[in-house]
Amino acid sequence: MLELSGIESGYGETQVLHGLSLEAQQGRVLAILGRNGAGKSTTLKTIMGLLPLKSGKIVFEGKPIARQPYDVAKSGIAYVPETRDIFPSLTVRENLEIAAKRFGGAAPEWTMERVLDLFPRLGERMDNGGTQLSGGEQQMLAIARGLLMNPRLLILDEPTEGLAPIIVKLIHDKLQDLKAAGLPMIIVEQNFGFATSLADDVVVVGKGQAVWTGSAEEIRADEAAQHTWLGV
Ligand SMILES: Nc1ncnc2c1ncn2[C@@H]1O[C@H](COP(=O)(O)OP(=O)(O)OP(=O)(O)O)[C@@H](O)[C@H]1O
Repeated sequence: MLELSGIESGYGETQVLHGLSLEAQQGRVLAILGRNGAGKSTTLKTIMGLLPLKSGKIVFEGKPIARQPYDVAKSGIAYVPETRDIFPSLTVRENLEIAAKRFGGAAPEWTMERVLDLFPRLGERMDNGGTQLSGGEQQMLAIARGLLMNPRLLILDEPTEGLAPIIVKLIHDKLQDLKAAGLPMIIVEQNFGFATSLADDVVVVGKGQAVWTGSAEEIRADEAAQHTWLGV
């Protein structure tokens, strides 16, 4: 459903992606793995129109992807960045309402009620400000906000970063629920176990290119690939 072919991108004069290709398929979860600085976050930012596409093609559901972040979101891709980017001066309720209002549509699949069913903890924090939340609650809010955009593809950058093991497990279970509900996802993760237990497919990025492609099962069984590409 999302296909990147030969993409080149980076920051100003610094080129980070050198002809990267990958494909995320309908109804499946793709994990993008790789060492620090390999270009994983840069790939996501390029998909989302936050970095210019210098060369190559990105096709979403058969059409070239929009190049402005708002238009990419409108086209059906929700992005939960590493920084989570919730509005710190707004309450949980306000953070959620903004997404619902902007992207909800007439008969949204995801309503406030449905996201609070998924994350009851947020229901207990509705009137708290963004800064009063724990890291785990902020991550839940960032995912909930993404869902209220009613995406056909959900993209997450390092959802477990900085979280305690018990919260990592909770986020894992919630993403598993979303997968079971058929929502396609792309997940960038440093946590190999987390990523490969959720994902169907895996792409390893090294120096701005796809260096390994296969199933999650294959990479879990391939210690040589783990060692070469991930330093596991
Ligand atoms: N804002 C920026 N300006 C210039 N260079 C950057 C910027 N952000 C990242 N880079 C560089 O781009 C390269 C790829 O970074 P990227 O964030 O995509 O890596 P990553 O694979 O996501 O790894 P990490 O897990 O460390 O985030 C790195 O060499 C990094 O130093």
